[in-house]
Amino acid sequence: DPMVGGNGGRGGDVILECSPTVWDFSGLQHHVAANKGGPGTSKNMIGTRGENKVVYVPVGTVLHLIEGEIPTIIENFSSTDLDPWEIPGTLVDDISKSNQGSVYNDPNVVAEVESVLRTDYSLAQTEGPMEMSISMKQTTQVASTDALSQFSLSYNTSKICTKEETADKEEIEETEQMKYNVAELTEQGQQIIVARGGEGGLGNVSAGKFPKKPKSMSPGVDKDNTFDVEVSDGDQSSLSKGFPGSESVLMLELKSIADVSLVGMPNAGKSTLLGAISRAKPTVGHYAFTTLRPNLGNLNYDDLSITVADVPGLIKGAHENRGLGHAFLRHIERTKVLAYVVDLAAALDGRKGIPPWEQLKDLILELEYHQEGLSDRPSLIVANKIDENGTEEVYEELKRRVPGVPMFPVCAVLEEGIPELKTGLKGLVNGEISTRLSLDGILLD
Ligand SMILES: Nc1nc2c(ncn2[C@@H]2O[C@H](COP(=O)(O)OP(=O)(O)OP(=O)(O)O)[C@@H](O)[C@H]2O)c(=O)[nH]1
Ligand SMILES: [Mg+2]
Repeated sequence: DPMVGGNGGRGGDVILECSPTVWDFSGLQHHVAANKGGPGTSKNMIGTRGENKVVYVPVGTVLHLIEGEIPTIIENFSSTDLDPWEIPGTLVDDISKSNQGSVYNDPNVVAEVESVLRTDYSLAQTEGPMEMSISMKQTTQVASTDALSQFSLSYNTSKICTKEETADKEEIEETEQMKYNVAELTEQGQQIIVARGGEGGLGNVSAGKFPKKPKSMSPGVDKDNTFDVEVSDGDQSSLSKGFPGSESVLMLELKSIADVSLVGMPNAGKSTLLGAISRAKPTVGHYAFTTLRPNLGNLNYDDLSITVADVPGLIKGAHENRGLGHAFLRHIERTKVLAYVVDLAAALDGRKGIPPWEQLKDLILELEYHQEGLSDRPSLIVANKIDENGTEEVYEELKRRVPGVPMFPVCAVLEEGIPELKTGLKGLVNGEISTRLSLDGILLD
């Protein structure tokens, strides 16, 4: 019976999903548009729903809305068991290969991301290609904005979504209707639909009836207008066509994960120190790479609370992803101040380590190789293991070689020197201390 026709399927949604394996969004603008619903058919069946498009964003992503609206929020919708910290070397770089649509700012991987995203567009019975254009601009929150990187991905962009959002930060700030903090993605697997797929077109069983207002239309648009929009589109047979998906323009921003990062070589005593200054109980080991994922601890003062992150140890070549390289370094990008933790005893008694001033040099170099200016933030030095024989002299030499940077001799295991260090950390975070540690500031042989 030609009079019994099914409705077209609803178009796929565009969804942001929180993933711990994505690190690099610092601020970016997205123009997202979901695809159109499928056309109504003359067959007695309902069209298949379009496939959703998932864009992975880092933990701590805050969403600001520049235009449009956010259709719905689903909490912890999917829970993939991704944990990059468990397996060194399987960070973001591997994600796209495992068919996750992550997007990040390394221009070398754009092509890869693009191909991954394309596989998501197998749309059945929805009309036309999925449309989506993303453009992003990094505006680093904590560091300088020199390293702005920008790229865009476009897929069969058609009439619904043809404009590319490349507005400056300034323009965004001027936008009056911008809604700040509409959502925050804090946990792995959390999802937010940022653009809803269009409703499917009506099948010809409904022909002659007035189309009901699709959900994706913004409130305030009445039936007549909806109809007019379709008609003025030059399309008289709109009754059986799919309806456009919603669009929104978003600004994503990354919250910093901690105020202070404990930066040091493996085995320097960072985890022990975090346990000494806070109630955190991180695992401590007498071997390198005990810490595989960041541990966070809170320091509470009368008038201030500080989050300190104990992160994996940094070794030479970390910027080339040696050790837990990239994971560690990306983490540092998101903290405001640095506490360099050195092991005073590392080079004593024929031990294999290097003296603390060289530890500092290597640490700074790795930070800078990874991202220029990364070490250029308020810093202090924690000289750990002062309890070991012979470290007094090393400490004196360290003070001589690195003048002008606040230095705190401590014994993390016995919790000695901790109150002084806590005062120093407070000063660092509230801005009383703003000294930086640079290579020029270290007297090397
Ligand atoms: N003598 C002495 N040993 C310490 C001190 N602090 C830490 N240690 C020891 O140093 C070793 C390493 O400590 P961790 O806290 O695990 O070091 P880490 O910097 O977190 O190491 P990674 O997680 O591998 O980067 C452990 O055997 C600790 O007991 C200290 O103040 N004095
Ligand atoms: Mg550790």
